[in-house]
Amino acid sequence: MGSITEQEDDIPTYAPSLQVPSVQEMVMKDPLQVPERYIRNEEEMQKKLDMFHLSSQVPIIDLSLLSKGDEEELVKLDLACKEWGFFKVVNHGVESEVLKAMKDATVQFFELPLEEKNKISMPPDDIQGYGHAYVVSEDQILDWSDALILLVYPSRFRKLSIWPTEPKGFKEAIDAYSTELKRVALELLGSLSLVMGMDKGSLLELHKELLQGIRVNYYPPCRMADKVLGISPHSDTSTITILMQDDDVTGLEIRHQEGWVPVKPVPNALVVNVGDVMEILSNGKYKSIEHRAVTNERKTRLSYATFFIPRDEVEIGPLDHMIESQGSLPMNKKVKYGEYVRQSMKMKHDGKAHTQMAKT
Ligand SMILES: O=C(O)CCC(=O)C(=O)O
Ligand SMILES: [Fe+2]
Repeated sequence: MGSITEQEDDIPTYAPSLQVPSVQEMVMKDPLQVPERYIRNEEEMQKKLDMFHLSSQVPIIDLSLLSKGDEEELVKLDLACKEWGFFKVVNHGVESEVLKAMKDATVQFFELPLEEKNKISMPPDDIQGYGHAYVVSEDQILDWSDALILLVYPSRFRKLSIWPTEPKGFKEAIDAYSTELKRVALELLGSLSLVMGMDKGSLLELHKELLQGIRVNYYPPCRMADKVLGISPHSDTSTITILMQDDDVTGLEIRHQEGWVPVKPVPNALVVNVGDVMEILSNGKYKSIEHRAVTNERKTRLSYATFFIPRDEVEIGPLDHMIESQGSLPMNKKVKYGEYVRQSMKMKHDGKAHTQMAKT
């Protein structure tokens, strides 16, 4: 566990976000109150576009088969990234104790008094810490959630001054969970390189160094669940994202065939999605799909999103062989990843609006 004590060193900062109240605190004080600034109109909720019946069709990928180079599983992976942009991963080899320790410690953290959590609140110029990201205007409609965001790898980028000291063992749980997820991500990047017709190590190499950040989302129950969103529709600016969700509450919904398909939790499975970087590199063959989280009338839900991203100076653009193999024109221009991600964070979550800046 030596990495937990490493020094802080040139840790990147990302973007400012306006301070807004803790939703958890608001609900605790008055569970019936839902302030105006959280309420969305019917059109935005797009309830009519619920496609519950497609939920069971979200692809399931077996990581143990992928790591053996199983051809059939690689074909399934390729199809999942093309047609859904999302899939569930089973047989990933992460011990259920590691997942549970992360969940238990996180729940205990959010149960601490607000003053305690605020000891590691996000500074005005960055998104690491406890608070809210992507709040850029006093007028924007707010998400019904609070977050804890930390950069976890490379370990020299850990801002240990804001790593939670309470509850005891939380840091170790984050470390163990993140180390396991890194292994899963490396395996996935290897397989993705293969289905893109490259050497197994190509995608990783392209990142110069793989950065890994975690965002825990805490969604308190909402008495007007049909009028608020836990997280606004967006696509992730990552290469890939790996999500762990609570077993007993469904909240994640993904865009598919113009509607919203709920991704039901499968105990111990992880959910993976293609991020903007993969979409750009593959020249649109793989889709960085819009998703959102809805809230529950009675239950709190937590989700744990781990983002894998390249270094700031890496130029991302469509790979030549991906353009050629599809016989298409480049859909994106080359951009520095650091600029892409920071530009995106200057905007509120608004579907795929942030991807425009890199379009040809
Ligand atoms: O809560 C979820 O299921 C989705 C979270 C998410 O999309 C994110 O943190 O980027
Ligand atoms: Fe997301």
